[in-house]
Amino acid sequence: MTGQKASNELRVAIAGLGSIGSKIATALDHGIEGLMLSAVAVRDPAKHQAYLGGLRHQPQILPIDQLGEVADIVVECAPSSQLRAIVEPAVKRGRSAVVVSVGGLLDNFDLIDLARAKGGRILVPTGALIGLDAVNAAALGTIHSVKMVTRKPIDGLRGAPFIVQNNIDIDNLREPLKLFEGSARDAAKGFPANVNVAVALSLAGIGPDRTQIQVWADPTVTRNVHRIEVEADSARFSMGIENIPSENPKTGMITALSVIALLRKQRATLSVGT
Ligand SMILES: NC(=O)C1=CN([C@@H]2O[C@H](COP(=O)(O)OP(=O)(O)OC[C@H]3O[C@@H](n4cnc5c(N)ncnc54)[C@H](OP(=O)(O)O)[C@@H]3O)[C@@H](O)[C@H]2O)C=CC1
Ligand SMILES: O=C([O-])CC(=O)C(=O)O
Repeated sequence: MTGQKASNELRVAIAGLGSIGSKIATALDHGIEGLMLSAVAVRDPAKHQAYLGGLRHQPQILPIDQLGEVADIVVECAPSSQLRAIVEPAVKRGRSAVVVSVGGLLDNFDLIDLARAKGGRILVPTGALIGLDAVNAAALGTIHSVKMVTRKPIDGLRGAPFIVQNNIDIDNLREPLKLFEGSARDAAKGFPANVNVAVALSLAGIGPDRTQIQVWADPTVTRNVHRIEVEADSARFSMGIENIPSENPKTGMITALSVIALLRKQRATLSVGT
């Protein structure tokens, strides 16, 4: 069955059907108030044929740069290298783009000016993190410092450019090893698929250069663990989250749920939290 748009439904398109995108597509297909799945973009349609065939309403399959033609909201769920190709055409048409590869925004910050000029929007979900509502609020006053410590199992870090370039052997670790300490901006370069959360935190608060992060490879943990300390003139707060990895060990299961929660808020009659 082809999805028919009801008169005032928001059309949502998804770029990438991996661990995050497929869960969002399934949630939309099962029904989110006031929203419908209009299209998806995949690298290899044949790989996703069985999954797509199982959906109740068939979305269009389009190239990533055409999603904004058939959607009010384009959800980016692909590697960060594809961010510009997905977001630029969407915001140029005045659409909203939900970005999960948040680290990729740092090298494409002009997209925010483009969205502003064209009436588009860029929405960053809380994703695998917690408490960006409090960070947003504190940033309206003065935040003195934001410090984050991320610990990941070895599987969640393998292949990160920082590890490869520095020739670090993480496969034979017996105890936690601090791999990196520095700004969220530098962490995003070294660990593009691992610290999107630090970049989201930085954009909510004091920016990617002042937000400090440590990244640890930790053979003693089975979850992606993030601890954050914020010191502001309005409040001091500590936050922590221990994410169960999804089928992609780099990605916590809660990430897709966070995007689904954001989408639900677009048309929900009752919306809780900022
Ligand atoms: N903001 C946050 O809190 C978090 C963000 N992330 C980020 O979210 C992004 C997605 O993560 P995740 O779903 O786990 O990643 P996956 O690797 O599971 O999925 C990525 C998907 O993108 C698809 N893809 C790759 N290239 C293209 C292309 N050119 N056109 C269309 N689709 C393409 C892949 O296709 P194929 O299936 O054919 O390989 C795959 O389906 C990553 O950048 C990740 O770092 C992750 C966790 C938390
Ligand atoms: O920030 C990321 O890219 C992913 C992450 O740490 C998590 O899912 O816990």
